[in-house]
Parts: sequence; structure tokens; C-alpha cells
Amino acid sequence: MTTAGDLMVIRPKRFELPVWAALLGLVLRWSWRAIWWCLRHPVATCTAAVAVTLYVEFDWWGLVVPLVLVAVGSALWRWRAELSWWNWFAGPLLGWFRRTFVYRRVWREAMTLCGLAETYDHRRVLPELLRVRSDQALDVLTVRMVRGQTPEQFQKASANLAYAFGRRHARVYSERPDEPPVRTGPAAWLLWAIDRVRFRDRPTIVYLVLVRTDALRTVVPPFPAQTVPDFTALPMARREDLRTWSLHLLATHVLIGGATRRGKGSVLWSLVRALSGGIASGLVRLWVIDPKGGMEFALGRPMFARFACKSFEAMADLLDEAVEVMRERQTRLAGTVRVHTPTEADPLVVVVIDEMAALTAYLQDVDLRKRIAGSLGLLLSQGAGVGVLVVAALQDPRKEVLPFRDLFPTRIALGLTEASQVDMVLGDGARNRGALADQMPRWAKGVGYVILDGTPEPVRVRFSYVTDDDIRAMAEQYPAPADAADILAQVSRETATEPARVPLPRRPSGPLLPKSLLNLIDPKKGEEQR
Ligand SMILES: Nc1ncnc2c1ncn2[C@@H]1O[C@H](COP(=O)(O)OP(=O)(O)OP(=O)(O)O)[C@@H](O)[C@H]1O
Repeated sequence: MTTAGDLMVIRPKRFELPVWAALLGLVLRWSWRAIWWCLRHPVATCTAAVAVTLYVEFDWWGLVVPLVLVAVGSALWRWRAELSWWNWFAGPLLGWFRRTFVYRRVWREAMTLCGLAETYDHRRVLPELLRVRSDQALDVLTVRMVRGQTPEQFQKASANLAYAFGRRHARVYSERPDEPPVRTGPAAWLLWAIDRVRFRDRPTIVYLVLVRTDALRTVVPPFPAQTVPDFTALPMARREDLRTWSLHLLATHVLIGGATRRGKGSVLWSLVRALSGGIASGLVRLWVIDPKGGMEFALGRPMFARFACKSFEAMADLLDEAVEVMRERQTRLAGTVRVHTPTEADPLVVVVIDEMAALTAYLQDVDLRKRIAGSLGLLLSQGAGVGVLVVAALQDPRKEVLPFRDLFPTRIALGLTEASQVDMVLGDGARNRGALADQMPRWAKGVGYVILDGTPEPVRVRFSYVTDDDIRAMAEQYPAPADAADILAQVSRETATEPARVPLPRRPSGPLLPKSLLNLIDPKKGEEQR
């Protein structure tokens, strides 16, 4: 039975806050927020304070005159030193503007729809947008990941992120995409110390790079030929951030994968141009194999020490000779150096092969194919250290077509036809890290992905376009020396026998037994002594 006590509801006495105290609390809270905002945005706060003071003191003129002065100063600065103008003035300003009015506006929506928002304790937790830095072409967003997330999750969603922010290309870097600058001068030690903090390892941060203006849409003109090529930095292509991508060609072989008509020729010719000064001086010898009957390379014939384009027999001979050069160098350099340094007497030999599959897969003559495969295998596995390098282009990167794919340390992927081919050319996981070489638009001839030294994330570049007229002019200006083909004669002259074993100095070794015991064992000795 229900009693009166059961129906009684007991409520604790509520504390009634006076209205004035609630208002005071709100005012304090908002004031603290405003102060905190000002502390976090000192530049904006100071600018606003100065603007208000000038307006109060001089009316509208107080605002117009400084604005005009800043605009004129900025134009002059840009005219005299555009790079520093972007670094110190326009970049941060544009970055702040885009952070406030572009990215923050859609941040929650973009993160949620790209699958990067997490739920914890019944609350949505989003990656935090810390900073945006812009330059002529890119926006670099510094993002703090949600606890438990990894850069791979962002890399997988990079295409979604690009389209979420209204762009076509985005790339995600787990470390700062730019490199620490080289500091010189009296204040170098201080700047170096600052750089150490700026470039410290921050595992909770990812860098999302969005391509605002695609610098690769326009054709890249050929780079000026260097009189003495720097083999550690041969200028070949333009990067998305408008910097030059240079190839490191010491002790490495280069593989270029790209579907037909995607511009493999422009990669090879960009390389020839970068080496042209060395070709003329005899520092580099180009040995070129063009299985397409000379369609691609015949124009530049005067620059090549060796050229084979018609007979597969001649191509196999050329590769055999390259192996001979390699063997001779191995014997001569063994025990003296680890990596060969090119000199005019002992030049860098670069074997350039256009359409490699014609030699390794499509060749009908099985014996010849095996011979070529044997020489190529030797060159690729042993030639890099002694300065006999292979630079090869091919359309189909499958293992059946190119069994030595993994022996190329440097890889370049131009437009490809299938997603799986991207990892075949650039290595496992490259497509997931943003190398969408299978999604190249039709205009993107000579555009490709490369892996930079030291960073796992691929970089998108456009190779310079060397026209037929440029090639003719180059061949006239930088022909190979008359005796360039003579390297084998040099080899047979110098071929050394196996290096002799240098006798190591021996320590005089004394008997392990005491003399008295030795005498006992050797009775003759004992008798002599007696
Ligand atoms: N870097 C570049 N910039 C602009 N256009 C280019 C570039 N490279 C190539 N092209 C254009 O693309 C066309 C095809 O280039 P190319 O012949 O080099 O391709 P490929 O991949 O070598 O073709 P194939 O597979 O037939 O050998 C060229 O005629 C040229 O017009």
C-alpha cells in the first residue's frame, strides 16, 4: 500500500546565486578569454592598438597614410627580394588570413567527413589546426593529431583532404617538409640554436601541404647547362614549391617508370642536359641504348661515347663492354676507395637505356636475352660504386618485365596506368603516402613523383622539356671528346691481375711452454745446451 511518505519528494535546498554575482562571473570569464586571446596573438593585438591610437590622434589620415606607406614598402621589398618578402611578410600574413577565413571555417566538417575525427568519452575529438604558412604555391598546415592517431591515417586520407579544402593535390609529411637553412655570419650560432628548436622532432604533429596554385601546370624550360656538373645535385625538374629538384647521381642507378607518351624522354634529356658540361670535358661518358631504332636519341649522337640503336647484338656487346669497364675498375680500385670519384682520366660511365623491356622481356632471341640479363644484373648489383651507372626507362614495371627492379636505388614514377604500378616503381606504400601517379591528368606530361633523400614521402615534380632544337644546339655545343669511345682500349691497357695479398706484419711469437719443458720435449736441443 502506498503511504503518504512514499509520495513525498525531498529536494536538497538549492543555492541561489545573486544576479550581480552571475554577471560579475561572466564579465570576468570573458575578460580573461579576451586577455588570453591578446597574449596568444601579440601581432594582431599590437596592430589593432596602434590603429586605434592613430585613428584617435589623426582621424582617418592616421590610418590611410601608414597603409599607403606599408603598401609601397611591401611592393619595393617584393621587387628587390621576393624570396625574403614571401618568407617574412606575405607568407605569414596570407597564412594567417587563410587559416582564419578558409581552413578554420570548414575544419570540423572536413575532419569529420574525411574520417579523422575520433570519439572519446562520448565527445568528438578533432585534430587541432595549429598554424598555416603560405608561399607562392602552397599552404602548409601544421596539425596536432588526436592522441592515438598516426601520420599514415592522414596520408591515406590525403586525396579526401585535398578535395575537402577545394584543392586537387595534398600531401602529408610526418616531419617538417622544409629543410633547416644553412646559417653563416656572426649570428649563425644563435640562428642555429633557434633552428634546432624549430626543427626538433615532434611526433604528435603532421604537416598537411595543400597545393594552392599548381606550379607544375606550365611547361618547365631547360635548366642552364653547368660547365662542371655537380653530381650530387643535377638540376632536372621543378617542385610544387617552385624550388628545383636535383638528382644525386653518385653511386646510384636510376629507374624511370611511365606509361607511353608521359614524358620519359624529357627525364632522360633533362639528365643529358645536366651532364652536358661534363660530357664535353670528358668527365662523363654516355653509353646510350635506344631500342626504338634511334627515334628518341639519334638527334644527340655527337654527345654519346657509345650508341646502339639498331642491332640487339650491338646492344648486348655494349653492355658486356660496360661490365668489362666495371671489372677493370673493381680490380684497380679494390682496397683503395669505396666509391669512385669521376675524373677526366677515369670518367663516370652512364649507360642510358630507353625502353628497357625491349631488352629484358620482348626480345625474341632467348640466348641474347639471357646474355643481356646477365650483364644488366652484374652492372646493377656491382657497378654503382665504381662509377658505371645505369639509367633506364620503361613502361611496364612488373617483375616479369624487369626482374631487377629492386636493384635501382633511385626511382621516378611518371604517369602510370594502374594503381598497383606506383608501388612497383617507387617502392611499397608509396601510393598510400601520396604518390598518385595513376591519377595524372592528360596535360601532365613530364610530371612525376620522386622520393627525396631522407624523407619517405614522395614529392611531385615536373621535368624540364628539352625540345629538338635544344638537343641540336646542345649536341653542337657539348660534343663528346674525339677519343670518348676509347675507354675500352684504356681498359685493356690497364687491366690488372687480381690484387696481390699484402703480407701483414707478424708479431714475433715466443714459445708457449717454458724453456725447461721445451728441452725435455726436444732432447737434441737439450744435448746441444749441455
Ligand atoms: N616535360 C615535358 N613538358 C611538357 N611536355 C612534355 C614533356 N615531356 C614530354 N612532353 C610532351 O609529351 C610528348 C611525349 O613525350 P615523350 O616522347 O618524351 O614520352 P615517352 O614517355 O618517352 O613516350 P614513349 O613511351 O613513346 O617513348 C612529347 O611529344 C611532348 O610534346
